[in-house]
Amino acid sequence: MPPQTQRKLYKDYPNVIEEAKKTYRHITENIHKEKHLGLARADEATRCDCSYSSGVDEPSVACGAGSDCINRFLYVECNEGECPCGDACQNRRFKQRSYAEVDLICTEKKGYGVRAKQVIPRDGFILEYVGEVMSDEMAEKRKTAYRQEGRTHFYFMDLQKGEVVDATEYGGLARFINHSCKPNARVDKWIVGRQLRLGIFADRQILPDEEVTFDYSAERSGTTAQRCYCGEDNCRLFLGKDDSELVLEEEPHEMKKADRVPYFLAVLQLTLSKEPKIFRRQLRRMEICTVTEVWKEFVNRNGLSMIRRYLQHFISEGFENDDIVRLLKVLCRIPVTNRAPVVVANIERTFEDIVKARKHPEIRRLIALLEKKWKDLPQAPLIKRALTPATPASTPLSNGKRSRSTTEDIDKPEASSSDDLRSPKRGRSSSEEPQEQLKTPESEKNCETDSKRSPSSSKNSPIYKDDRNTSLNSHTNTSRQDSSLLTASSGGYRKNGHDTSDSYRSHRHRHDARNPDDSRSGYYSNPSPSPRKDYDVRSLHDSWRPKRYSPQKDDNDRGNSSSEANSPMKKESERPKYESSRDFYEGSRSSYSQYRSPHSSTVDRSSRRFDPYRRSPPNDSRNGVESPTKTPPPPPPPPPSHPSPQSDDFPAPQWMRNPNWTESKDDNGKISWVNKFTGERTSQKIKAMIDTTFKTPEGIPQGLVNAKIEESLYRQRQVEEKAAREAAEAAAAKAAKEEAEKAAAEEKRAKEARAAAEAKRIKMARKEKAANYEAMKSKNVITFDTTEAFRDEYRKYVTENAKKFENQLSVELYASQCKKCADKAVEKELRSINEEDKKSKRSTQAKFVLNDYLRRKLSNFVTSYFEALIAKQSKAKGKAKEE
Ligand SMILES: C[S@@+](CC[C@H](N)C(=O)[O-])C[C@H]1O[C@@H](n2cnc3c(N)ncnc32)[C@H](O)[C@@H]1O
Repeated sequence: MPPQTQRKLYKDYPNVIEEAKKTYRHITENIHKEKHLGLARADEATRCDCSYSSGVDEPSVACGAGSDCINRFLYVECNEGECPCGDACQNRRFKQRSYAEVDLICTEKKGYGVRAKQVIPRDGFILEYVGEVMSDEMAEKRKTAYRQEGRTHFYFMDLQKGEVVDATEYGGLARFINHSCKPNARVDKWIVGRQLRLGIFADRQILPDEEVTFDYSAERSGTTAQRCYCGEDNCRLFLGKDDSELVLEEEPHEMKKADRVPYFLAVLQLTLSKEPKIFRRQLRRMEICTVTEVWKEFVNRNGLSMIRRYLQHFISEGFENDDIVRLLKVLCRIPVTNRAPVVVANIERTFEDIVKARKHPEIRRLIALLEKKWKDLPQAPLIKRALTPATPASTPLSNGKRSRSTTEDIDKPEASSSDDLRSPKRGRSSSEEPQEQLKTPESEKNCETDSKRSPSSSKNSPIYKDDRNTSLNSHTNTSRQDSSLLTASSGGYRKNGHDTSDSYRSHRHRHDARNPDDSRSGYYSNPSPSPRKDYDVRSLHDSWRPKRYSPQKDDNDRGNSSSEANSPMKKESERPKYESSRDFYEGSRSSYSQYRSPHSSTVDRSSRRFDPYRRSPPNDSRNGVESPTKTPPPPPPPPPSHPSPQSDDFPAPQWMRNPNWTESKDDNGKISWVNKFTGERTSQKIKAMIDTTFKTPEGIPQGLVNAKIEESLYRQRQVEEKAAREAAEAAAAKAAKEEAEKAAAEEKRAKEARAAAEAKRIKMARKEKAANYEAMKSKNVITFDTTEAFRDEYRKYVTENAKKFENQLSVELYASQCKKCADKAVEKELRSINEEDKKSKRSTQAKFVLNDYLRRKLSNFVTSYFEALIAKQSKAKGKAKEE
């Protein structure tokens, strides 16, 4: 439990419950829009095994928090009348509305909120979240309508798959519970009767005057991303589910500026094979993009190669034909004006693979169209490599220790540039390098021509120049990456027909690093406001995405452009080289895993860790690029211009660093670095250095990419852990349920056996009773002859009425031992004899089976009966005589 001092108490806020209640209609139970909605899909309550003796047991024994109540354990409420604990049952909190005492307050930024008015123990039931239960479709329609109405607060909560509780119009007090990234309550789903219901339960002890909050991310149905004002230190900045989903629901904006292209490509690269949803969004952006400048930039930045990778991925990953068709249609729209980018991307080779793999007619038609369109494009001429010496200003690390020109950086083997690393002849002088051999007089001439041009104007992009042949050669060490693209790529392409897009990239990266004024990178030239404070795939690349801020960074950090000039980031020789997006991603992963266990000595980290000096093994064997050696060469010593990895005066501006790493001081004042997602801790700043020094092929600081990767891995891990936890919980619940079912079945069997034994016993008892009775009967049978009892009268009477009583009626009466019953039976029997007599006018002879008492009793009856009878007869006779 966190110390109480850390908890914010809303003591002085007035209770606004009456005011708030005017904003909706208060209900106490869910309203089901359709009959079938809100029904639990699991079994209902079984009779639990709890037992409770009032005055003897603790009250909680009666299905309370401490009990072993199987229903409670399974989040099922006990049914009234079934629970063995009867009225004492404590597992009927929804039914009995056993809510905690709360009231409402008006918060500063979140609207109304719920405030506890009592101590609520951990796991205590606070409120039920009631509202209208509806299908997803209906909820979606409502969301759209609410958005259009301009509502700011949303009240949707997922109930179960395809069903949502909407508390907007109808609801309870729980609808006012706000979100927090560090909540004190949670939402649990309970089965009550046949229904599924949502309850808010305390996740920890809640004090009076604390605001009750839960985490919307798990429970609430998405609307649009809303800024979170929970104010917690771990605040995720937005409400609701993973905001990627929220944002992705909307139509993306058209990309209108060429300087967004690097971000755009970086997203594609990062998400290849990882996040198809984001890819489809990017695809959509490509589909709607109509700005020629953007497409030019896309092609210049080897976007075709990126498309090739996606196409390859689609074939191998068994994607829908539809994705391929869409991508091919985008390709058809891309304004390619010469073959260089097509060849560099080696995309036609991929077309062959697609045609082999997919028989889809539209795919084939589009590919044929593209092949035809690109076949006749002008060829790009060879361009020599730029060797113009760099001015000191152009080298970011010109601190005297290591002031090499960019060209030296490119050519000098020790510099570990990507070309050097790639070349089997590592260590050769620049004049020996293959690219140098591609020099032609024409390309040299063009190079001279182009060196006079403006270095970064996109109009000078060689591919789009009308004067293509000359512009293609534009290249100096200060020229922008577009030119280097063609320098490297056309060289590779002409030389051996291989895909040289990687070498192209390597060159381009160097340019990225060397050109602090390259406005397109967005990270070097203009740290404020364009550099984002935190790196997120979406925020980095897409202008539509709401900007996130990182609390660790401040404006000073952000604007620290002066330190950029000396930033080791600009040293390209340490920058990681990636052969493909996969390498790129995994390289980053490695760097992540390197820091997972920085102190582990048992792991051979050299094989796993991200090594910025490492030569990336080419992995696209189809492109014919083979790795010259299987094992990468040992890393060259770190450049002297860098601060020592252990040094604490790391000069990189804060905003460039991986924002996940924050500084913390131990008791001795020693500074260490802690990763907020991975929890790793390191006293060295090499991590931050690597992060800030290296850039991805698209010119994004590696640290920021790592940050995103760490974050996504962290989130992925969280999801996996949650899934594992849920699976374990589900398994435990299942096992418990099975156990309970087994126990119930056993109980049922035992009950049946007991019932059968009881039935047998009763049968035996009856049999015995019957036998006893027979015995008793044989002992007690007497024949009570009425003629004997009242011989004279009877004879007389019979003689007088001989005709009437000619038939003898014999009645056998069995009477029990019970006096009352016997009286009744005898009475009844006599009555019926009387009736019979009246009806048939027959003589009566009663035969009785009697005990002593009845014998006496009956004789009295019979006597009185016959007396009455005779009296009646004689009276009737007298009357007749008189007449
Ligand atoms: C279920 S309602 C909560 C009650 C709401 N505050 C009201 O006044 O009705 C959810 C809405 O409250 C607001 N909200 C809740 N938690 C928030 C938070 N941490 N930061 C910002 N807004 C929040 C959002 O507008 C959200 O859509």
